[in-house]
Amino acid sequence: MNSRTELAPAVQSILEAARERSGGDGERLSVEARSLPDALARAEAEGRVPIIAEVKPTSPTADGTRADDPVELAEAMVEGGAAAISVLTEPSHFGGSPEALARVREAVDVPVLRKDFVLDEDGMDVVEADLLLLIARFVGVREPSGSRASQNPPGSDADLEELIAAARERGFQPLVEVHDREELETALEAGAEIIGVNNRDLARLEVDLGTFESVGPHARRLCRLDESSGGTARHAPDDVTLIAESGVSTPGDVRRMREAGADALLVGSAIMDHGGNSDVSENVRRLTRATNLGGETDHE
Ligand SMILES: O=C(O)c1ccccc1NCC(=O)[C@H](O)[C@H](O)COP(=O)(O)O
Repeated sequence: MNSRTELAPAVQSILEAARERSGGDGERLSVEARSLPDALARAEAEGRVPIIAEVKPTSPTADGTRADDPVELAEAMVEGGAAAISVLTEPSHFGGSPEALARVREAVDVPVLRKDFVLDEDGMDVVEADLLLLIARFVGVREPSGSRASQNPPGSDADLEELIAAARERGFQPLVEVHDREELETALEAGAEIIGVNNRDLARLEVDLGTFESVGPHARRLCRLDESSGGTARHAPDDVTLIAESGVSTPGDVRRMREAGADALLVGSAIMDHGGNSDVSENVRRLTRATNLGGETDHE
């Protein structure tokens, strides 16, 4: 076991549940996605920090459960200035459902991310969404020879490049989540254009904003390197949309992630306020205004 293979018991349980869940009804989905980069640019143009606000009823690290109607939560988040919405659809550890996401997407006009643990192509054909999460740690990679890499996670039949292609064929924008520089390089090689760097480690579930500070700027460097080598040294896009995920709770955290190069921030717990039931609209607004606050402290 090392920090890359060690998984917290809650994460192992989430993965087992994901393997047991069936995919869709066999019909391949075809989605007309709302563009995330466009939504982020709109927020920027209107002077808001681009926040992807997460409808997250509960989680293994949450203080409790928030049973509010997901549509009311999502509408309030958009009213507070959220550029996009993320909906947890995992049922047994996060209290989510594909039905909740379908209702949310019907009700709001911003892009909606399906946040779940999709391990294969079948798992994609469950519900329409604008973005689909793929977690690099949980899917395999292929050797240059075409054979499956020996370090692939047990039980993963699919490989990241194939899953990215399969998601795009359905019309989804794949958001590839990474936890370190090695996974980032794998994601770029596999053709990811939207990358989420998760500050929550999967071994202890602790959050450290230093993760994004280490991985985010490395992504920009690799893209520049590729451009200056005429695209021959490695396959990286000209640029990527970089999202800082997890552990962001104060305007100071927002500023810190933006200074490290985050195009957007994915925030769940601080907005949902599981223990306190505060106004999610106001919680989003406070974060979208973070860079306009001048000398304001984190204790407002
Ligand atoms: O949030 C958890 O407790 C958790 C535990 C185990 C695996 C994943 C988990 N969270 C998934 C996420 O990525 C977050 O919901 C998302 O990034 C928002 O994080 P936060 O703002 O810290 O709620």
